[in-house]
Amino acid sequence: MDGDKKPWDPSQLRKYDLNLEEIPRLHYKDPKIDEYIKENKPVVITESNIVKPAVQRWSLEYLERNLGHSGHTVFVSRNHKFKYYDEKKIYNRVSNTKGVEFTPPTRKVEMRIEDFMKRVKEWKKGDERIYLQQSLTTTVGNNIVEDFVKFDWDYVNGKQTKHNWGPLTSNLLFIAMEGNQTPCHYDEQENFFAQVQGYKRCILFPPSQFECLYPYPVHHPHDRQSMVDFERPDYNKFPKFKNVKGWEAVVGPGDVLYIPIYWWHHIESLLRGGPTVTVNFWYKGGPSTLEYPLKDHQKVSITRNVEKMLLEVLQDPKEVGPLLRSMVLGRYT
Ligand SMILES: C[C@@H](CC(=O)O)C(=O)C(=O)O
Ligand SMILES: [Zn+2]
Repeated sequence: MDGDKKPWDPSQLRKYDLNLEEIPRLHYKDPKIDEYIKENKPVVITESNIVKPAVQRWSLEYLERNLGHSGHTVFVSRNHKFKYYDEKKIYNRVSNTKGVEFTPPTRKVEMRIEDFMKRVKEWKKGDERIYLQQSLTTTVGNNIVEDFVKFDWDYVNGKQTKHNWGPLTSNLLFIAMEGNQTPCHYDEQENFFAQVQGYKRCILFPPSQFECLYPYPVHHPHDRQSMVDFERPDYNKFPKFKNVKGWEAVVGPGDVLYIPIYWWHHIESLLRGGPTVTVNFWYKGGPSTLEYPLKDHQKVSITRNVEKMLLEVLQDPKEVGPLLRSMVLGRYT
């Protein structure tokens, strides 16, 4: 690519009214990468060999031939949004009642890879969208396993050790249709988000923006997801969303975005960009020593524990809000 010639066009990005800065892009040998990771800040790692065998070989045809013929986990949506929900929270075991009235926005099915690929190829406007999200385990074909073992594990293991992360919990494979969107949420894991085919726009916000992003209550099936619809924000319900300040990067084949634990991220495959392939590396967070001042993500973790404890004691989710309000309003405000 010459100079600034980008392999994608701004018209391929959905329009949001957001104040965004660019996430830095650093060559994988640049020692400044460790400074960003140490400070829990996102950075795009470029030119690495982390998933190089996949970038070289994992075309849709190759994946169809080699991903293995057992069923793969595929989400189906009536629109372009694939908002995650925790099935276990739809029925609230604690209060032994229906925790919340909840209509899942997507459904999860098992699909053979050839059926998935056929539906992607034959998709037309108005059809349901699909999104393959599958853990890379031994059920995949031998060629995929061979490519997987040739990932640059020395590099990622080196970062895991240097930054005292917990164990690698999973590598998920994502095959998305162009325009598919994973709405804004955070995960409780460190994430090396390795882009393999196609381009994805990643919009990130630090944990300190918790108040601007209005996460669902912890007991809600959409726990960890933002309640704000970025395409039609309700500023009456979510006034602080106006003040949100984020970071963004469009990642392409070979780019690896470090998404720090508890950082919010909204991710979408570019419009008219064709299907995309991503592999993520999720690590448990490191040991959380309480050093003061506390880090923002530690405060988020504390709020989660307070909500969980209150629900455990009160049993009924509908009582948590009123108790918190009686504790805070007029006293801590
Ligand atoms: C699923 C992924 C977003 C996407 O690629 O659609 C994500 O949220 C993560 O890797 O934590
Ligand atoms: Zn995520």
